[in-house]
Amino acid sequence: MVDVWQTAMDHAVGAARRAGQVCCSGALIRCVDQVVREALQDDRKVMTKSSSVDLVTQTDQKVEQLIIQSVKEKFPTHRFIGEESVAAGESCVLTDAPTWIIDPIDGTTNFVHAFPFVAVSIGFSVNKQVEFGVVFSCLEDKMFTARRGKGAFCDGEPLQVSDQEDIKQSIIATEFGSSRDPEAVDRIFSSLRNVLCIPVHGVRGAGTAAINMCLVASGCVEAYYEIGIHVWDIAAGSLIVSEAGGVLMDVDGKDGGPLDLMSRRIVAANSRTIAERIVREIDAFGPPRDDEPLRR
Ligand SMILES: O=P(O)(O)O[C@H]1[C@H](O)[C@@H](O)[C@H](O)[C@@H](O)[C@@H]1O
Ligand SMILES: [Mg+2]
Ligand SMILES: [Mg+2]
Repeated sequence: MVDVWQTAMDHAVGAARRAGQVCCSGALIRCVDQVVREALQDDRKVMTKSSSVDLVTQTDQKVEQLIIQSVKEKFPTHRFIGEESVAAGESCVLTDAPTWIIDPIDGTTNFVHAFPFVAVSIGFSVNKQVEFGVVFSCLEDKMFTARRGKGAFCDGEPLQVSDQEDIKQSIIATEFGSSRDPEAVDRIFSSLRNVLCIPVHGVRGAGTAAINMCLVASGCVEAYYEIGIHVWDIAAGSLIVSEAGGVLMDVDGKDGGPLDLMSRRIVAANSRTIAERIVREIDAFGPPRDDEPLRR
């Protein structure tokens, strides 16, 4: 049978690697070279989006345009949902059409502060189902990939989630997100307190949703949850987790409900037992959906 999306996936891997080189040369320069750092004053200009801590740089915008242009040349009929294009006013609606869902720099705050976890994330959906996901963790130089039904890989090596079923023997990843609304922060802290006091062995966060999900897929942490993320943060990572044997859910009711890429809420875990326990412990508030027209 013809593997219709393999060419698109090969293109995504190449685009992610090229994009990662652009981000990471910037990030490494920030770490090591004060002189170049000053010379790059313009490139380092940090702007804000939905809040004063929701950061964006010219590199985010440049990398997204590089990826979109290269895809358009090869697949002119495909659609896009790109983080920085949506910030610039493009619509954020997932249709049945082949759609590239792009986070040019996942972990922009890390990037700005030279905290060394930054990823390029490219998901590709058809009929609203993710067909492949590519996450390039550029400072670690690790390429995570997954095709629906064909497994998940890191640099070509198969990935498998942890087999730990006891949440008390687990590490859970999460993030605080970019809202500083005191009510939302209280809810995030109350969830965090509940999870920590299960008790779990530890709580971690890499500062990028995509890498947190690759950590679940690699078996380094048992689960990752977050409320407030966007479709571009999780499209690629969600397939990498499920193809590594993990489970994905929303945070509704007792069993979470099926993952909804637009709901801005996710639990990604090694097992249903651990995912459902997290759902029971967290405060399931609902930020405005990604496809809600008046969210900005
Ligand atoms: O760096 P971003 O692409 O903006 O993604 C971030 C997101 O903004 C933040 O809310 C999450 O907590 C992080 O995990 C994302 O990766
Ligand atoms: Mg992101
Ligand atoms: Mg981003």
